[in-house]
Amino acid sequence: MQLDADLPTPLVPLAWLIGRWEGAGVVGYPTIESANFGQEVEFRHDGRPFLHYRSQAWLLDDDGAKVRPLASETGFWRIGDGGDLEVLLTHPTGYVEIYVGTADGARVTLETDLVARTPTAKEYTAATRMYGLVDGDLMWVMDMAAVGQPMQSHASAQLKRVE
Ligand code: HEM
Repeated sequence: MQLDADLPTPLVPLAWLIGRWEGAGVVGYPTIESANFGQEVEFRHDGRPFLHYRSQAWLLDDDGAKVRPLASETGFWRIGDGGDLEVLLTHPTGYVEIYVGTADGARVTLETDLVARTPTAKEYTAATRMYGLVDGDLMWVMDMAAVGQPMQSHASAQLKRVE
């Protein structure tokens, strides 16, 4: 990881996230077919005490080639004193959501505080996420409650730092 002389002090607990990440993961839910996906993630700062975040995923075929775009999301990770996090995300599938959580070492845990959806979006009401640094890789898992199903695993991935 490169040293960042401009890193705002409040962002120190999230410094391990900053940069670009690429890798692959698995998506599943009782109502859908499981699939492998590729993902690119970026966390950036502009000197203020929040991160600008974006993620793009693709469906992968058996050879690991990109088939079509899947989930994309973008938003802001705000950090307060003591590592309290407020994460705002927006999705082209018709959701905006706010997560609250904590950064504790190289581990972030988040749960939705609010989910709003457009009139045509599928029912989706809550999620939890965990991000962690494991042997230099960014690992994350997401559970969700949606389409009448209780909170359970939807997606997870392991990403390598590319910058
Ligand atoms: C990298 C992350 C994610 C990937 C790769 C992914 C992938 C998928 C795939 C492949 C499906 C099956 C239908 C389709 O092709 O669209 C699906 C369904 C769904 N996803 Fe995700 N998803 C991700 C994250 C999310 C997030 C963050 C949310 C909520 C904000 C979400 C909510 C849903 C819902 C509500 C469904 C519908 C389930 C159903 O119709 O039974 N997903 N997802």
